[in-house]
Amino acid sequence: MTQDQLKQAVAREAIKYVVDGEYVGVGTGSTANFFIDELAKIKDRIKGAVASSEATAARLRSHGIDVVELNQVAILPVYIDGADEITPQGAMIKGGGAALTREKIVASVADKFICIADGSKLVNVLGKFPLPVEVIPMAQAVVARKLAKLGGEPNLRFKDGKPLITDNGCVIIDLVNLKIADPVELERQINQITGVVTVGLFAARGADVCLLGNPDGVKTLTF
Ligand SMILES: O=C(CO)[C@H](O)[C@H](O)COP(=O)(O)O
Repeated sequence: MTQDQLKQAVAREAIKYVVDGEYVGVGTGSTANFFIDELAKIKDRIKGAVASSEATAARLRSHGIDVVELNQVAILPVYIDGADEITPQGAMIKGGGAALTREKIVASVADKFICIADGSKLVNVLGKFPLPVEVIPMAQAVVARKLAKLGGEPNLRFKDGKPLITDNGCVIIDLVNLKIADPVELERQINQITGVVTVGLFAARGADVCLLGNPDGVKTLTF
């Protein structure tokens, strides 16, 4: 099976977690895109969706799914999204698609975070994937110096030869060469740095369920 087929399999499985007559929170990235395509098939069963990025909102709308602002929603039974890495305890690195802040906000409202990922994303220790940190542009240099003191190497993320600008008008610093022994503590420490908007560690509030796509089927991890 190809990686895309594994992503499609978990996206299909995730439909089982969508609650009829309610809104669904939708993540960002290639796996989330497969989920959106599946969601389109049952769009008449849901009230609509809350998107974690402009790209996701556009894809949802292209399928005729109603997209509402998070501010209009009080109850969100599930948030469904991919991950760049996930541990057997449900802690994740997210933000490879630069949508970490809105992802964390929408996830914080949801009763359940359902992570959908192909099996290659499961790791015992987080940190092989660069850890994204969204930063207010004027604080980029000072935040980078402080992040370096935590042990990683900070790299400003570029796109098309220019610093990548997020949906929130911020920049991303990717921390490489970091072995994350204690994800909850590192999330706390990075959150303390003035100028940091969001760190792509989802550990204090990790996934509740992970649907992991493997060639022999979809494995469900519950945390
Ligand atoms: O956090 C994310 C975007 O900000 C994505 O969920 C993460 O990068 C995984 O993406 P993909 O499903 O394409 O592997």
